[in-house]
Amino acid sequence: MTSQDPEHGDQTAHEQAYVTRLYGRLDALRAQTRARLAEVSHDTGGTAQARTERDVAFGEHTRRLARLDAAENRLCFGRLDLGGGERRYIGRIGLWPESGDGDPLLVDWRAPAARPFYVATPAVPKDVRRRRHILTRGRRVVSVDDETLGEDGDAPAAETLAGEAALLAALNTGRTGRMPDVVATLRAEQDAVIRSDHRGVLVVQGGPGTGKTAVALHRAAYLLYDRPRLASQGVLVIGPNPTFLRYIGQVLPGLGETGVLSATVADLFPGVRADRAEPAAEVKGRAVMAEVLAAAVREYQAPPGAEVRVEFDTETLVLEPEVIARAAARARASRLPHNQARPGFVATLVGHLARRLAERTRELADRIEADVAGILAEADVDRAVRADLAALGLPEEPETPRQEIGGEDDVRDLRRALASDPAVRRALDALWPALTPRRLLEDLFSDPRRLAAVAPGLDEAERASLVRAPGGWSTADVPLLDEAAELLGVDDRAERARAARDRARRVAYAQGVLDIAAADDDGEVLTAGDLLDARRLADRHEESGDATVAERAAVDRTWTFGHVIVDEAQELSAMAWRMVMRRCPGRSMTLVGDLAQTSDAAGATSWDEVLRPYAGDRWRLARLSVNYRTPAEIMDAAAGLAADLGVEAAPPRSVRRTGVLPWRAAARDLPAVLARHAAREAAALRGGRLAVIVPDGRRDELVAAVRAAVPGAAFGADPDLTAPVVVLGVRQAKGLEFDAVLIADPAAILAASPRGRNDLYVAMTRATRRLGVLHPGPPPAEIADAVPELREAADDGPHAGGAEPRDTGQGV
Ligand SMILES: Nc1ncnc2c1ncn2[C@@H]1O[C@H](COP(=O)(O)OP(=O)(O)OP(=O)(O)O)[C@@H](O)[C@H]1O
Repeated sequence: MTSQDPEHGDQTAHEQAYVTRLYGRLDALRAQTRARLAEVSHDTGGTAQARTERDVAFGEHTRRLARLDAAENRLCFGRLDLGGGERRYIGRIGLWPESGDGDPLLVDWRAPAARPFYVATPAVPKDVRRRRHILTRGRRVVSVDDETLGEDGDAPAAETLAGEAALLAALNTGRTGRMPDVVATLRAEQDAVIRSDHRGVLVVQGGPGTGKTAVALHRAAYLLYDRPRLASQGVLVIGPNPTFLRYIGQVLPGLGETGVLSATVADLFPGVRADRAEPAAEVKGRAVMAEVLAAAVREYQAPPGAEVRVEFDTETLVLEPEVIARAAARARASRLPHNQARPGFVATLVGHLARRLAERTRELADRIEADVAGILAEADVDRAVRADLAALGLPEEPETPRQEIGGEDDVRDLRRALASDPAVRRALDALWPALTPRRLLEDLFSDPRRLAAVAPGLDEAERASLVRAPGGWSTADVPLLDEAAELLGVDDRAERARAARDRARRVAYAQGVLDIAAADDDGEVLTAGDLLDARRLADRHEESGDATVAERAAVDRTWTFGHVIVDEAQELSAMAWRMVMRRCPGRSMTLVGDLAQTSDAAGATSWDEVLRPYAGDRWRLARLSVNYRTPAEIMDAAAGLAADLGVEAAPPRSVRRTGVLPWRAAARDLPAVLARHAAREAAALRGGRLAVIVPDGRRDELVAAVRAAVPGAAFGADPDLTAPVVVLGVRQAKGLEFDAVLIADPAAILAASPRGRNDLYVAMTRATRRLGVLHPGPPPAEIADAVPELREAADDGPHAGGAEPRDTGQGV
């Protein structure tokens, strides 16, 4: 119930006074934190311990200031009036009176005391008499929206949305190209997922627009609040592409959490840039590739089957096949990764060669000794010497002990000499070479013979699809490189150092960009960046010891996170899951996705199939069932595409109707008609965002047409989503949303991939208000009846505004 009563003005003024007080407290805390930060920043020198303590304090104050800065926007958004007369204000952070005593001025939305704000209903009021949404702009209270709950309340019907006005206001706001947080209007079913105390894998399945991404990010913020140790272990958020990561990039900082690492699957192997096109992504994503790689490694360990000759000094030493086989079997029995088992293998064979050499030396020495003894015996030298000594009256000399030739000391010396001999090392290297993940994969994919030997589980065509010339990596290669690194046990210290340097350079570059941005700022809000000069900032990033958890984790392939969130989780291949699971051995994970939206041919069709190998049946499924993005008119038109995907992916119920139906129109000359519609939709935007979604195969041609009509339209591999109009390939649109969407050539989208239906479903569910579909040929059966045709022929020129079919349906 929105407060439309005469008291409404008073209530707004009342809340304004309180909100002003909260901002006063926030300002005081910021000033205090800035002063402390300035103190530690300017304090230099002292003992090593003092410097370490200062660094820790510096990190803490910086994070605190970032948190306080982030709370500026919509600091307070709600109030609860409870049974005993208690009143709680709910906001982004907790604030206490300066004295530190008494009740909080503001309750952090994540605290248990804030929970009734999200979950109290007329049926279960949880002691809440009144729930008030407070809408602010800047520091000004714009309106209040009250719901009365509890026994004497003016209770709304059970189906009515609690806090409806605040929610609908949020949903009806024009998009900006950046995802907002929804902390002020979280729904009860979302809150339950966010606060779930499940410690294992939590899967959140929900149709388009059900707030899965929002829930995942708010859960990350909640867990960091609820489990303080998590900050030092790190939280990883995996998203489908860099454009998406930028789209969601403000949500966590807006909630005061800056220490979370965001990455795509392609980013998870430090030092590799995955920008190569990949025709064999589906094959490379299959679980069988783990066996293929293991077999490829074993190939390098296989004994040659013939003797190996090793030149050493003036000798030619021979390693018999069975000797090599025994050494290899012993090394493999150690169960160490290939490179770590290698020293054992080398030591066994060097030892063998050393003993051989020592034996030879001993045999030679024995032979010489026997020969000399024979000659001496023949001449009976001993007797002659004894007679001479007796004649001279001298005693017989005691026999001096002989040094043992070819004994243990000799063996040790020989080992050393052999191990450092280049020819010996070369010979042993060939038998068990030191390998890098890159070399393993490059060797494998450039050699059809090797592939045939190690990948019997693939058919000939599949193997042929893997063959390629070395040079560059694709996203599908990244999990394979990671798997290879596990099998090989790579010493990747050098690689890590290089990646750390690269990252420091990028951070310095980003700082430069920030400086330029700051120059354009009105400069009213002093941020942490203002207190750091660029050199100090660069220095801080150069010293790895000073890097944040997220920075250290980003360059360390073996980092294990305290919690991992995967968005669009349905897109990960089996091989990608293996990699992600290695990053989270504790299996504290939140996976959000929608099986009806799987685009990737290697992606998932069943959560149980994906998770059983890692979590058995100890994973939990939560469902989100309400679509907040897509109006019912559009959702009804798209639902048929998801209809045969089974109950796990049933389409969600839309939270609102807008009265505007989606439309379709024939467009024989697609570029021309698309350009006209794009220009028209762009003109009607009034501050919102339009996406033109095109089949990948026609991207260049249609981008050119749209840009000719709307010159500023963004496009490309990583387009600027804050531009009013953006042209996207269908896969790029995943996870994003726009006020209006135009889809070009749905038949081509359907035909382009085995998951074409899912792609079209994703494209159709991106709009918050308007959807138009232009088809050059007959409309595909999937939308022919579901999407009404425009009354006028689109080919004949721009149609007049208001020509779309309209719906008179009321809200759901
Ligand atoms: N409780 C809420 N209050 C206000 N807006 C919400 C709420 N929940 C979701 N939304 C909005 O609904 C839209 C869809 O949310 P989100 O992108 O998280 O959905 P999704 O389930 O990840 O969608 P998809 O699978 O289609 O990518 C976003 O604009 C989000 O801000």
